[in-house]
Amino acid sequence: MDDARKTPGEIVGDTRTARITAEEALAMHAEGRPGKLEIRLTKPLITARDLSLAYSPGVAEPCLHIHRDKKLAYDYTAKGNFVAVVSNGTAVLGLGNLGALASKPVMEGKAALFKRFADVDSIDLCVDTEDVDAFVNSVRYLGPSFGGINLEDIKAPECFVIEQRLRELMDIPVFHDDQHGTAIVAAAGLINAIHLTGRDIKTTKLVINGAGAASIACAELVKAMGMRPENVLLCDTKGVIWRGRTEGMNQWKSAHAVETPARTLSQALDGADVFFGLSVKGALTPDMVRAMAPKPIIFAMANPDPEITPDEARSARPDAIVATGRSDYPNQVNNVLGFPFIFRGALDVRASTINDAMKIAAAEALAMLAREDVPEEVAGAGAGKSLRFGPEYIIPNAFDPRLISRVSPAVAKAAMESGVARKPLADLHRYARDLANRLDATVGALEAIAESVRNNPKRVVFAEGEEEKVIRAAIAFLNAGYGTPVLVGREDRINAITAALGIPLPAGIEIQNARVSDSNVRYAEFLYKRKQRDGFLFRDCQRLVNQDRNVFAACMVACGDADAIVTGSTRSYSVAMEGISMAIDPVPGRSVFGLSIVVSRRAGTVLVADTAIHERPNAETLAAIARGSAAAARRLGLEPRVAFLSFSTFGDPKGSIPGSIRDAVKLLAERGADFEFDGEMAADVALDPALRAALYPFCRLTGPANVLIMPGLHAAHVLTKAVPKLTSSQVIGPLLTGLTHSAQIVPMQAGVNQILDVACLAAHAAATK
Ligand SMILES: NC(=O)C1=CN([C@@H]2O[C@H](COP(=O)(O)OP(=O)(O)OC[C@H]3O[C@@H](n4cnc5c(N)ncnc54)[C@H](OP(=O)(O)O)[C@@H]3O)[C@@H](O)[C@H]2O)C=CC1
Ligand SMILES: CC(=O)C(=O)O
Ligand SMILES: [Mg+2]
Repeated sequence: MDDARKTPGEIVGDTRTARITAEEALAMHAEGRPGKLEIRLTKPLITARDLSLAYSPGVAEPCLHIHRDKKLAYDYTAKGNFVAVVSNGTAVLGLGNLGALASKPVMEGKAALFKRFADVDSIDLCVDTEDVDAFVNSVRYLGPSFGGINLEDIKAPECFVIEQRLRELMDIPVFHDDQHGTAIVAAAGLINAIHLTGRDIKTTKLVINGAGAASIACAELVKAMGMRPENVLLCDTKGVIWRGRTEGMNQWKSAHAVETPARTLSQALDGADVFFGLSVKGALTPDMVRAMAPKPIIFAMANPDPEITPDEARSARPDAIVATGRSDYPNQVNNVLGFPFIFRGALDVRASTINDAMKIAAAEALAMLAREDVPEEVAGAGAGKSLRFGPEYIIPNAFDPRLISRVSPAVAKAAMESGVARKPLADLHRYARDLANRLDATVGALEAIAESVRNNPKRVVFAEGEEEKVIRAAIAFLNAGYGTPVLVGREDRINAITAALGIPLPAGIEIQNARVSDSNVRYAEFLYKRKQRDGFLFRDCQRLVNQDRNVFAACMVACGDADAIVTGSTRSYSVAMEGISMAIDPVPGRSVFGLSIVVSRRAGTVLVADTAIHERPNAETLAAIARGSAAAARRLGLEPRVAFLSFSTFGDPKGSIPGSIRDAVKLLAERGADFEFDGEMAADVALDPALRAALYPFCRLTGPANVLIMPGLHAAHVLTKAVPKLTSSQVIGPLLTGLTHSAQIVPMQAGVNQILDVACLAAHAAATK
């Protein structure tokens, strides 16, 4: 208990690794609106009509309907997405019995994690009693408000009785997170640690320090997964729980008592394979670790400070796999990886309970996710050093955006298969996609495109095939079912990179070494035919094909050996463009331009052009860009409403640039266009129909503009570079538009996901040209 009581300014937790001070933690909680939660409205309450609908008299209607049919509560209220986080504060983290009020920061935190990671709304209910009956009674009648109950930080053995009784009394899932959430996440880590150390669960020997809520649940789950009861030893404050012991026992401990001569934790750990710490700070000593079997597995999960620090454990045993409950060490085995996603899945199928099948499904989904390549945004969220499956990465990071779309569908599926889903889902793949979109709007915008690419896969050449990011994007491209990635590069280099990454190069990826390719002569001849009157000798063309990967890749596409090219992550835009232009031309009569896709939760998907080529487009070019953008919008499934943007709106204020924009609008009107367009107008006017209706009722756009034609490259760059920094919106592109073949240049330093998204869009463009 010593360091919860630190004064501001002192470091919280272990001084060698903690990145925050007590002062910072307190300031964060006190700053602005105190605490971490607020409630937001989901319906407008602005006008008298809104009030009549939401409150009296309108609210009477849903009340009467629910009175007739209880199920309708899920349709007319927040119940189906609402979880209560309930505690009496008797086992707050590993800090002990701090009471209900002092548990509130943790409970608000759990509610915040529900929202952040799984979009589950929740509220903390801190119940000020240690009496089991009083506690059960104060919770059991709250069922109508909630879709589920998450019990938290209630000490053993009372927690077992409370959970059991509430499960019997309530018709919604009741889940004690410290028991089952912890057991699920620890089991996931254990599956992977056992795999990495070449063990068999049937012969693995586990010692659990602690015999409370988390420990008993862990013991039960690992036994359900195949660990032998005689190989699981529990210890508590009185030492080993051996068969025949009477002191400090209860029925839950007795159920796990074992015939053993060991009486102390130290004796129990002699030769043990695995240690689970669910007790208190510092309970495990380096000497105890030294006595464990080779390649010991040590999960020191007490919070906020583990039973042993990873540094101490590893200096005692460099061959150990070490995990803790904290986010500032590698391998965070913490129930944050479980409860948000488990409830998400349970709520979405309206499960009546969370059963063992759902728990095991969650553990397996977590374990398998850790074995996949790790997205870069996870590293960006401060996940730690080693993000490749191995001793320092046995469990996904809490910021891994794939958790929701992997764990929740696994839970939902298990609920359906085990017969506890009251509202089964028809399409689990769609559900997984919707979940990914729920937290990231870009996913939804790209998903329709991705689906169409999966139905019509393409060969995409990745010109910078010796770059680690590009190789990872190509592997992801193949795994996503988008088609065949072709890496331009030397096989030995590419293999060395994948070996270092620890990801074998999948069979479906092709490698083309430009220097020794059988197609070189054909490509050089093709190039020579195009360039012989532009001062190029045959040997110049040969050299270009052999040495310039962009030229080689562009020739592949132009000669029909591939459908699209992606490049640009290592060279400047103009260099990449030059290479592509050697082999690929603009569509006759069309303008080549850059199209960026802004994906925003608030405004949906908005296309912006030209964001790459024309510094000061004239009226003719602007009109061509508008036509090309409208066509691109249709290919992306949007019905175009094109706004020509300027600093002025319909002549006010006056200036020279709006003149060319007005001419472009006139050109389109004269020549005819099969899409809505208008301008010039300011960006707020373009995006806000209410503003237009009030001030410019004659404007021809029938809704918010979804294609913005920029007056010049200056403004376009300012917009597309500022938006992702100032808002939560994302910008994809610029995508090259108007070429005879699909070719895309990613921004320099683009990350794996960005390269993958652009490759998918390049494949889509190849299919829809
Ligand atoms: N990483 C994670 O996700 C999670 C971690 N935890 C951590 O696990 C710990 C226990 O939580 P929880 O199970 O909810 O609490 P409980 O109060 O239910 O259980 C605590 C257990 O720890 C035992 N214990 C206390 N001190 C020692 C000691 N020095 N040596 C051996 N055993 C000891 C107690 O023994 P006795 O029975 O003799 O009193 C009791 O069995 C906490 O540190 C908590 O932070 C919990 C949930 C999730
Ligand atoms: C993580 C958690 O729930 C605990 O330590 O109690
Ligand atoms: Mg807890």
